[in-house]
Amino acid sequence: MPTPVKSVLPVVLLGCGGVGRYLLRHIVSCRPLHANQGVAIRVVGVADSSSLLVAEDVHSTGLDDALLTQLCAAKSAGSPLSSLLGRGHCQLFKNPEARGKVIDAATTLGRTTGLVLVDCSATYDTVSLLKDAVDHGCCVVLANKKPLTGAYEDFQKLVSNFRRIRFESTVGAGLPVIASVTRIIASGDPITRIVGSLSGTLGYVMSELEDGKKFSEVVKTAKSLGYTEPDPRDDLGGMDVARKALILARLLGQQISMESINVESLYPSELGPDAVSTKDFLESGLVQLDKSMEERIRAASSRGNVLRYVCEIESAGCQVGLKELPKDSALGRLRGSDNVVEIYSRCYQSSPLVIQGAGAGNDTTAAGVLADIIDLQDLFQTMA
Ligand SMILES: NC(=O)C1=CN([C@@H]2O[C@H](COP(=O)(O)OP(=O)(O)OC[C@H]3O[C@@H](n4cnc5c(N)ncnc54)[C@H](OP(=O)(O)O)[C@@H]3O)[C@@H](O)[C@H]2O)C=CC1
Ligand SMILES: N[C@@H](CC=O)C(=O)O
Repeated sequence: MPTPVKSVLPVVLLGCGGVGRYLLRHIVSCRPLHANQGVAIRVVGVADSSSLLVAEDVHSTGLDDALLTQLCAAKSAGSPLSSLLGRGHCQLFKNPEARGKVIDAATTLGRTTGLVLVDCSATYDTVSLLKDAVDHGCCVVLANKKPLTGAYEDFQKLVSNFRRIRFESTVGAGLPVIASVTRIIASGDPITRIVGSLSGTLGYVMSELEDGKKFSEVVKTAKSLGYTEPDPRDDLGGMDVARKALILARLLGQQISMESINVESLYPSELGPDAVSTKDFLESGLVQLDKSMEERIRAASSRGNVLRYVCEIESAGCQVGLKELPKDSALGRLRGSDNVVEIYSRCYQSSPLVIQGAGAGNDTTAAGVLADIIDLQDLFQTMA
């Protein structure tokens, strides 16, 4: 006998790049698993930077799986969402109308069936949409760190109903870092320190450099493997790790902003986004850093050490930057895109809670986002 459907979760996805497309593929391929659990995800809309593709009647139907599969193929091939018009029961809205349509869906579905607004973009532009959605009683799931790392008031607003927001993938991709921190806090066990290697890109880059590869080459490979941010300077400049540190520090109750975090950049300001385009940085900027990075790695190695980009969060302050560490230390042993996080608290004082594993990549990140969506199912119960 088929399992009765207990929860239907309508979803609007913002962003169908590397992570967003993997999410859609996971949603489609997990249909039988979710059906067995009595859960169904109904994707009612998908937006990119210029338009929104939305089901004809968001109250009763979603975009069908054939269309979602075609959407992933079209976006992978660089075609716009508008190329999908006429292939299913859907409508297309271009910006700025698209934004209004997302709010319409949030308003009507927030009041009736509920809605999960999923942000897999990499922009600050979604913040006001997300805040509106929260006001309309919608749930929010984030892979995008930016909405939680802008103004402190925005962070407060988004997490104001903690039962309705999930953002596990913002720190450590699919690793259960946020969940672990949240559980420790909830138990009244004060967290005193979090230290770790929280960049899949920089972890990968540093361990590949130890094998004698060129900085410029390994950064490009990290990008092709889906580890980097859309502009890899977000990773190389430490900002992506600083955002993760800020999310964790704010979770611990620190009312701080990005300016309070000491951030070490691996590229000079002459190669920054204000001076050089991403394309030029990748094509001709990166090679300028090869020699100095090689020298830093060689100097550390001559002392039996390795370089790791380390994130430290304490009540006294937060800092992110390169550290020379013994090869056989927990961080020194890290290879590839793995992250490791050590959490110290009263209960985990001399023996910290350690979380380690793949910390970047479209597949694992999207899996974390999907698990977050499914985690909200109890708020979407359709039967007693
Ligand atoms: N890759 C990883 O390992 C991890 C990534 N993340 C986070 O996941 C997010 C997505 O990363 P990734 O998929 O690699 O990024 P991509 O650049 O591949 O995709 C970003 C998507 O967002 C869309 N977009 C841009 N602006 C808007 C907007 N205003 N509204 C709706 N959509 C918009 C883009 O549209 P268009 O297609 O038109 O350009 C694109 O489809 C990032 O925030 C990243 O930090 C988090 C953890 C790990
Ligand atoms: N660019 C990030 C992706 C996950 O947040 C990283 O390299 O860790």
